[in-house]
Amino acid sequence: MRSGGSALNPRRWWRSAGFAWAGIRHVYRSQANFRIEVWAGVLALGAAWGLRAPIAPVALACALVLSLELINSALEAVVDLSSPELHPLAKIAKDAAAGAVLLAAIGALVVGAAVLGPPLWRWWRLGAG
Ligand SMILES: Nc1ncnc2c1ncn2[C@@H]1O[C@H](COP(=O)(O)OP(=O)(O)OP(=O)(O)O)[C@@H](O)[C@H]1O
Repeated sequence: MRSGGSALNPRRWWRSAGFAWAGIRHVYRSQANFRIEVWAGVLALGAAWGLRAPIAPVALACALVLSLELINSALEAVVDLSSPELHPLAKIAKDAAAGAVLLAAIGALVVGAAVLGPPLWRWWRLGAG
């Protein structure tokens, strides 16, 4: 439901942010994959901070994976609503959205390895030697 008014109206902005937060909470509660991705992201950001590695690429990779997982959940809900019966197009929609999450997760692993790998290796060698 849409209502009129300026997008710069703070009360309206808070209301929209509340709806967005409710969506994130729902997906966090209902999707185990999203919970794993959230905590993997927290771990990666903590590691970047602790190792004094660049945080921005890690944060961007985490945001991409989590955002696509949210869109994947939204699309699953829309497909289940519009096509409760099995349908080849419903399968294409769900599988393509899941593929987007998978690609982003692989990209995030590459970013994590490239950004955190070298400082982690130095830290480990210092500890070992
Ligand atoms: N309405 C449908 N019509 C055809 N295929 C479907 C439909 N719903 C799901 N599928 C397919 O069945 C397989 C499993 O779907 P499901 O939604 O259980 O996937 P999942 O990855 O286990 O999702 P979830 O996040 O709910 O655990 C996928 O290949 C999906 O595309």
